[in-house]
Amino acid sequence: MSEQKAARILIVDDEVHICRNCRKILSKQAYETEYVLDGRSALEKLAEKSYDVVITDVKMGRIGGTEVLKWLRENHPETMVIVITGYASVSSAVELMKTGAFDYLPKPFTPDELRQVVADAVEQQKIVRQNRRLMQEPYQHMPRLSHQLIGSSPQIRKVISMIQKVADTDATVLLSGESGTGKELVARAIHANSSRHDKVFFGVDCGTLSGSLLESELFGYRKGAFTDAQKDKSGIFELADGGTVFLDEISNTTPDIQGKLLRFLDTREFLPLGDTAHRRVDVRLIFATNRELNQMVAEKSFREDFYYRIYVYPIYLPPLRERKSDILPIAYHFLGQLNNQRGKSISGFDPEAASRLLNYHWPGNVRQLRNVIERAVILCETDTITIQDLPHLSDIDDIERLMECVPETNAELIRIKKEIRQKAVAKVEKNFLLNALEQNDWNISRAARQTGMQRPNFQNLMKKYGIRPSSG
Ligand SMILES: Nc1ncnc2c1ncn2[C@@H]1O[C@H](COP(=O)(O)OP(=O)(O)OP(=O)(O)O)[C@@H](O)[C@H]1O
Repeated sequence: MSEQKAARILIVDDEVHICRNCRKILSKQAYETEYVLDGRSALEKLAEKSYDVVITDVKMGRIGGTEVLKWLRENHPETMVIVITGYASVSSAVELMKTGAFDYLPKPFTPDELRQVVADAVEQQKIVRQNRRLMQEPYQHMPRLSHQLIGSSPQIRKVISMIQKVADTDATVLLSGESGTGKELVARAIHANSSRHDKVFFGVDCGTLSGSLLESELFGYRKGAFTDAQKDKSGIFELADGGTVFLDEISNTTPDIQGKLLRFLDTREFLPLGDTAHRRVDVRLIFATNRELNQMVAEKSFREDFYYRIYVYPIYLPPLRERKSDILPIAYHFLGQLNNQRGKSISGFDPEAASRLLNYHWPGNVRQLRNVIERAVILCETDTITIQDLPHLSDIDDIERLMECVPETNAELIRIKKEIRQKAVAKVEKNFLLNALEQNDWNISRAARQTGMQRPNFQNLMKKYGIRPSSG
C-alpha cells in the first residue's frame, strides 16, 4: 500500500452504534472503513479482500474476536488487530495481545484514543510491510539512483532531481546539512554524472587544514616561497584541471582564503605562492557546510561577497530523522554490503529491531546508521538482527550524545534542550512504570495504587511507551 493511500479498516462489533461511531471518527482521517456485525461476516469479508487494520470486539456470538484474530494470524499475519473490550474483560484482551493483537481499547473509549491507536497500528504496519519487502528482495526494491544514493523519500527524490539537473553544467554547488547526511556522496554523484566523470575528483577537508596550509595545498607554491618550500609543488586546483574539487567544511576557512577563492571563482585563475605568473585551470567547485552560512554572514564571521558567490545552486540534505522512510532501505543497503564484506548471510531485521531503527533520533545521520549496522552484523549470531544486536540505540546513549552537542545557534540550543528533556523524562517514566509493575507482578491496578496514580493515567503512560501487560 502506498504512503499516500489511506489504510483500509474493518470494524467488527455486534453493537451497531459502536460500528457507526468508529466509522464516523475514522472516516474523518481519510481511512477507508467498513463494518460488520458478527464474526462470521468478518471472516467472509477478510477472505474476500485484505485490510490493514481490523478493530474487533472480543465477545460476539459464536465467532468472537479470538477466532477473528486467530484466522488473521494464520492467513494475513500483517493485518494489525485492535481488540475492543468491556472493562471486565481486559484480562481476555491481554490474552489476545499475547497471541498477536496489536493493542486493545477498553470501552468506553474517546475518539482521540481510537484515532491514536489506529494511527499507531497503521504506522506499525507500514514498518512491518516495508521491512518484509526489503528482507525478501533487498535490491529489486531499490530505485535506480545516481551513484549509490539510496532512499525514496520525497526529500531524497528532490535531492536526486537537483543533482540530475545540475550535474552536467559547470555551476558551483553549495551543499548544506548536518554531519553524515551524505554531502560528500552527493558531491561525488554530481561529479560522476557530469561530463568530467573521467577526470579527477578532489575532496578537501577545509576543517582540518590551517589557513596557510590550506592555501598552499589548494594553490601550490614555488621553490623558496617559504622556508620549507624546497621545490615547486603543484596545488590541488592545478592537479584537478578538467575535474571537480569538493571543498568540505567551507565555514572553517579564513576571510583571506575566502577572498582568494572568490577571485578564483570569478576568473578560474590563481597565483601559486611565490609565483608571479597566474595559472588558469578548468575546475568545477562544489562546497559543503554543516553550519548556517547566512547566520555566519550576519555575525560577520563569513564573508558576505564570498557567500553570495557560492550560493548559486544550494542543495540541502535533510537529517535522517526527517526522512524516516529512507532509514530501512539504507539499513538494508548497508546490511547487504556488510554481509559481503564479512562473509555473513543475515537476511534482515526483526520487526522490533526495524522499529528501533526507525524511531531512533540519528544525531550522526547516515554515517551513524552505517556504524550501527556494522556493529550489529558483528554481534548477530543468527540470520536476523534483533534489538540485542543494537545495544547502542538505547535512550541513555541518545541522551549522552545530545549532552556532548555544542549548539551553534539559539534555535539549535532550544531544540537540543527540548530533546534532552523529553528523552530524560521518557527514561524516568519508563523506569517508574517498569519498577511499579514488576513489584506488583504486572497487576496494573495494584501498581497504579501503589504509586498513587489513577489507573487510567497509569495505563495511558504504559501505552505511551508501548509497555504491554504481556511483557511481564
Ligand atoms: N542516501 C545515502 N545512501 C547510501 N549511503 C549514504 C547515503 N547518504 C550518506 N551515505 C553514506 O553515509 C556516510 C556519510 O556520508 P557523507 O560522508 O557523504 O556525509 P557528509 O554529510 O559529507 O558528512 P560530514 O559533514 O561529516 O563530512 C558515507 O559512508 C556515505 O556513503
